[in-house]
Amino acid sequence: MSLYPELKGFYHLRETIGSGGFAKVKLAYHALSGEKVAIKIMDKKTLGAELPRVTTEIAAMKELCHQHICKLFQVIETETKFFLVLEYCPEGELFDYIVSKDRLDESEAQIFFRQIVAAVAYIHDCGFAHRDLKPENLLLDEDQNIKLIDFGLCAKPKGGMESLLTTLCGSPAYAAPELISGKQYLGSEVDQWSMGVLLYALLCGFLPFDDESITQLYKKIKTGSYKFPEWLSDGSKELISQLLQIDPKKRIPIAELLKHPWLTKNVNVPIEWKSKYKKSLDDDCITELAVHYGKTRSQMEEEILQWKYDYQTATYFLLLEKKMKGKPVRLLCRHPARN
Ligand SMILES: O=C(Nc1ccc2c(c1)CCNCC2)c1ccc(-c2cn[nH]c2)cc1OCc1ccccc1
Repeated sequence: MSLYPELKGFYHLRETIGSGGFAKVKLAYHALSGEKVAIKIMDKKTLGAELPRVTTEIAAMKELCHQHICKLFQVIETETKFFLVLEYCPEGELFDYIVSKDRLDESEAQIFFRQIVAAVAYIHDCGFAHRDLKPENLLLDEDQNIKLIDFGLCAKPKGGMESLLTTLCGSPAYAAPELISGKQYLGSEVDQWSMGVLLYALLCGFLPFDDESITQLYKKIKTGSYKFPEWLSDGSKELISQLLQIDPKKRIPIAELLKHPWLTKNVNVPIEWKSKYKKSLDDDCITELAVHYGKTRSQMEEEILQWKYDYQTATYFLLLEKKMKGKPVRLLCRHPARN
């Protein structure tokens, strides 16, 4: 008897690949395309007060479609559970990768950080602030590309990215001074600070601000007291210090960051931060879906454009994934679905 009857026939469940506080992540195969996915399973009772984080995360992920953001394919909600069908990221957390290598050399850190800046520039352009940027929330796909996750704390300020927030959230070691002082802050500016902490962690293998006592930690953050290890280059120290500015207005804005010399050296092109996903629907995917479901192309387009994040949405996105990976845009069975 299947433990999750809601998935039966649609996904073939495999091993649990991670279980955190409120969620269990299982590897699965999407039956129609054969593609691997990760399914994040959350029990509403266990979530309790955290339940709003899930609705925030789902709403945000439905609006975000980017090569460096973990894609949401389908949402299944029952009276007791949420199932989020997500992009498969088999190289795990960036955090574990840094730990496994002690610290990254400049060229590798630059590659990762360019992708992180692209993802953050995109979510800010969409009007979101992540507010919990840290290596645990950066996964790696099979090609070691960065995939940003966990939009449970993200904010989409009503009055746009220029309006102030007050909620204290995120992980202390990555939190900006104005955030831990309980002052009003701009989401984009706290993300800039967190990126500074992230870049430091990539290049050093440890955190700029760390202390067993939370009050000592807060003091170090508020006074911006951190040291550079001797192996850091002048370029990387200069960039980190431009992000770890106590005064949020002095932090380097994202637009400057995209063409910062340390991020463009040896690459000589500014960071392409815009989404590589086209706005319009992909014809090959629509055709394959229409054949499978025995519908006309225009009927299929109309259904997909409702973005219901049901099994059809997931099948569309996974066909698109196949196409982007140079695989044939084919479903495993082509006969029209028996209703
Ligand atoms: O596909 C995901 N994870 C994942 C898949 C396969 C493998 C690994 C990891 C590493 C462990 N060895 C087995 C290979 C995967 C995808 C999305 C999300 C996700 C998206 N929003 N929220 C969560 C979480 C995911 O995982 C969490 C995780 C599990 C074990 C360790 C590291 C990370």
